[in-house]
This record gives sequence, C-alpha cells and structure tokens, in this order.
Amino acid sequence: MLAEFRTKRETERVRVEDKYQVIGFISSGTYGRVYKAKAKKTVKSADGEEKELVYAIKKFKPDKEGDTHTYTGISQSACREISLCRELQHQNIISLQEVLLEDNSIHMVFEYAEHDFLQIIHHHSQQERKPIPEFTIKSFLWQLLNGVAYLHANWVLHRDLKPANILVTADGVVKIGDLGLARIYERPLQPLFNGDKVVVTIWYRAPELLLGSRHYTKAIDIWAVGCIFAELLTLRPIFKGEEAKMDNKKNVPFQKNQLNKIFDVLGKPTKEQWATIEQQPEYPNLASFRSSPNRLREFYNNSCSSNSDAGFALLSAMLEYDPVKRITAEDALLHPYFSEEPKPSMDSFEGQHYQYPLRAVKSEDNDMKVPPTANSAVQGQGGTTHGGTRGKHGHSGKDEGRPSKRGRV
Ligand SMILES: Nc1ncnc2c1ncn2[C@@H]1O[C@H](COP(=O)(O)OP(=O)(O)OP(=O)(O)O)[C@@H](O)[C@H]1O
Repeated sequence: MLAEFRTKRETERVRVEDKYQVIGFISSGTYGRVYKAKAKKTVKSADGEEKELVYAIKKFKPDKEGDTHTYTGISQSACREISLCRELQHQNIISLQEVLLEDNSIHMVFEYAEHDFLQIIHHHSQQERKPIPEFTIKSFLWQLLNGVAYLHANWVLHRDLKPANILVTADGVVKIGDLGLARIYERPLQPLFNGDKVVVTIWYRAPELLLGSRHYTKAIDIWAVGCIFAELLTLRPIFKGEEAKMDNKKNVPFQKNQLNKIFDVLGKPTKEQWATIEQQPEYPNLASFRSSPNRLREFYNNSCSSNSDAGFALLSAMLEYDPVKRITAEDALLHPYFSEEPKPSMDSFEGQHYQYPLRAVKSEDNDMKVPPTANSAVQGQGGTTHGGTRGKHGHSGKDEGRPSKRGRV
C-alpha cells in the first residue's frame, strides 16, 4: 500500500530533467556542485522573439557517513540557504527560482549570473593590467551595499561576503550569492558563537572577530564590504594574512598574522579609536604588537582608480576599528561619495568597452546524476566553454590561493 503510494507520488513529482537541460558543470563548492542549465520552455520577449532562460542549479552533496553516501536528511546549510532565499526578494540578492528534490538530493535553481567580482578583479589585474573604471567600482559598491542594507533591515547577516560570492549579471547588476552561512539574528544581540564556528573568510574577517568577539553584528559584514571596496580599487586583497590553523585539541588559535596585516595599513588600534578594546578576549595578546601609523590614505592614493576624498572617507568609515562607530549599510548608501560624479548606476557596465570573460562551463560534464570524480571536481580546466552575450572567452573562476570559509577556525 505504502509502496504504491510512494510510486504514485514519485511519478507525479516534477523531475529536474523535465524542466531543465543541463549545459555543463560550473564549479564545486563546499556544499555541492553547481551546473549551468537552460529551461526547456522558452518565453516570448516583448518584441515577440523566443528567449531562452538560463539558470545555475546547485545540487547539494548527500551527507557522508563513513565511506558511503547516505541520505541523512537535509543539511543545516541547505536548510538555511533555502529558507532564507525563499523569503528574501531583492534586485541585489540572487533570486531562487525553485527547489526540487530528486534522488535524495536538493537542487536549488537560481537565476544565472555571468560574472563575479573575483573574476572581474582577475581580468583587470592579469589581462587588462588596468584598474577597474571608477564608475564600475562605484556602481558595484552601491549595489552591494543596497543588497547588504536589505539583508540587515531583515535581520539577516551574510557572514561570508568576499569577491567570489558577489555575482554580477551580464547586464551589470550585482547579486549577492551564497547565503549558505547567512543567519537570522535577534535583538538584543545573541551570541551566535555557541555551537557555531567563527565565520568569514580570514582576509575579510573583522578585527573584533580576530580579537575573540563572540557576537556577530551587522558591522562584521560592513568590514568585509570595506575590504572588498579596497580590493576593487587596487585589484589585490588589502589584508592578505595567513590563517593560523586549529591545533589537535581544537583550541581556537590567535590570528596574529591577519591582525598584523591590518595593523600594517590601519595602525595598531588605540583606546581612543576603540573604547571597548580592552574587553576583547584576545586583548592581552596585543601587547606583542608595535604601535604603527595609519597608512590608509597612502594606500588609497596609490590605488589609481579614484582620487575622490569622499571615496576615501567612505572606505575609512567601513574600516573603522570600533564596530559601534563603523558606518551602517543604510548610512553608507547616503554617503556623499555616491552623489559625486560619476554617479552609480544599476548597469555597472554602462558605456564601458570591457568584455569580461564568461563563466567557464564544462559542457562534457553535464550529467548531474554521475557522482563527482576527482577529475570532474576540478573547475574550469579544459572542456568547452559556453558563453553569453558580453564576454569573449571563458574564465576558470577559480579561487586560487584564496582562503575559504572551509578554513575557518
Ligand atoms: N547564480 C549563479 N550563477 C552563476 N554561477 C553561480 C551561481 N551561484 C553559484 N555559482 C558558481 O558556483 C560557485 C559555487 O557556488 P556557491 O558559492 O553558492 O557554493 P558553495 O558550495 O557555498 O561554495 P563555496 O564554498 O566556494 O562558497 C560560485 O563560486 C560560482 O562560481
């Protein structure tokens, strides 16, 4: 009876292949594999032309128990990402089209984004060897803040903002992606640390987290946005530290190297700058650091992308040591930098001639059912690449040498 019921339910359920044709494999992340796919049904555009709709399908890995894959239910990360993405609707947050369950795996179908900040930074540093135009940087930053302001207004913290997670459509619209680590928080601030690990990829991790703070606040996301702004300006991570790894006893290590990188640019923080610094759990460790001057202005002046004083003021406000004094996303959107020419736009590529490379897609790896092999997990190497409208050649999109949240302590 039950078997009959199941069979009927399963035949009624819409399968991924009924609606989508997989074009190829994009990337494997912490939680699964991402594929490019097109909808089997086309739509008619305003001028009556048939239009193909393209999506990114994230297939979550089944949970692993020992050496065998077993279905142990929906992972916490998938659950969080699904529930948040279903609720959140904003032009600067990647939109979730639908969720399908097939072969005991969750498939999240997202709108497709052709680029991301990391890929664009690589293109300018390696191919063009020219800074990103100020108009594009300003439009990227404004839209990123617009998305973050929306998340924060809805009591959601992203907790892993970094260039690879900030997607951009072929039309130049910024879409914050990867909400797998995002959390809803409540007021008054709850310590989200309990049973949870320290998050945020180390180069973008706020000083209060590095000094042992256990309270996640909106200010942590803003620090990361400040680091991303600096990276867009100079095409290099501003605080490129090395993460100290956890020892065998799982003691959380002190991140001396990362703090050193921050102090090299911003100077060692003082009590005048950060009133409650002495209350930070790792404060005693600061005694071993020498006092140093703030060199952010020099850093900014050398960036070549912008010579706007307002731009410098906004960067300083986002990289404020004291999280209480750090600018909010809402206030940052109203900052004079954005009312100065060039003004930001929702098409960050408007009027520019750059042809950014298209996201690399391995077309021979288009079977979602085949379990990943060591080879197929390598992203963007070899394989035919497919393109969209703006770019000219494929890009690996690889996060080479960059720390990931997997390395979090
Ligand atoms: N909507 C999308 N459009 C195009 N590509 C996407 C999209 N979403 C994700 N990708 C690609 O897939 C990669 C992995 O996606 P995502 O970051 O969501 O997964 P993850 O498992 O959390 O990975 P990671 O641990 O690297 O952050 C992204 O870096 C990007 O290259």
